[in-house]
Amino acid sequence: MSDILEKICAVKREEIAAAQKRMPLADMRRDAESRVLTRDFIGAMRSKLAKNQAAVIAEIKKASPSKGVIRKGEFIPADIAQSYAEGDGKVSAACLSVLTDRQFFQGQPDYLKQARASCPLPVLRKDFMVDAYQIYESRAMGADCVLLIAACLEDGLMAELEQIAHSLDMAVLVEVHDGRELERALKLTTPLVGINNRNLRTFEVDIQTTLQLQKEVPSGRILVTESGILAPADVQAMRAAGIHSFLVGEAFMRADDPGLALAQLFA
Ligand SMILES: O=C(O)c1ccccc1NCC(=O)[C@H](O)[C@H](O)COP(=O)(O)O
Repeated sequence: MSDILEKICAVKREEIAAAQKRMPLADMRRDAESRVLTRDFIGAMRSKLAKNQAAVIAEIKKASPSKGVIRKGEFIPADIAQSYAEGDGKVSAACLSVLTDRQFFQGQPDYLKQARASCPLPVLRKDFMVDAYQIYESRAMGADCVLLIAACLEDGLMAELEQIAHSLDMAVLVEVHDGRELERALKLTTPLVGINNRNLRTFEVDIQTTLQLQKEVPSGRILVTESGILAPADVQAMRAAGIHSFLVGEAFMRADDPGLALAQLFA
């Protein structure tokens, strides 16, 4: 595992230990299980794809380890979420991704709650899952989908976290960056497979990562290309290769109107 990932995952373990003192696992689990009615994340993606539209997971992200503060000035997750849900009236997001990590991304769980309350879109909790506690916590805060990063998880734990997410009616986006991780990720049952174009060891971004790995992804899965989609040429390169699902943050977060930026990028 890379230094930064090790550091992030170590911080996550500290946060979980502290959270469990405030709310023990049994109570968090009860809270999660009492939340009914998730929004259908995979259904929302499939619905866009069925209409030959791009299925865009639009990210709400204030800052990141590689870029520092990305969205300067006001940061109002509810407004950003609404803007993504509306787009330009024709082109809009399928789903949201909300960073909830405080230390490295300046996010917070309340951002997810505020974003979800302000629009009808299903929401991915974008954070670093290393323990079952966080899956229950994600559901308790309202998430409809969780991210499992293969680089952070060994096979047994990854499968266990997927099983817990599914038992809570949440979708799973499993994320990989290379062939070995992809092979491991395909042991999961989730149809949502993200290929991150960002190397989390070096922060180098190269959209060829998706284009080179895509042939290894079985046709029954929904391949989501993640990171570094900044310009219409990037979208065209993906769509020409038959990739129609995207996770995009920075390109929208730097725009005054994120939803309009989405509509322009995917026009
Ligand atoms: O973005 C980072 O610096 C980063 C560092 C370490 C782990 C994860 C990181 N980013 C998370 C993401 O994968 C992106 O937020 C997401 O794919 C959107 O990427 P972009 O469109 O390039 O903002």
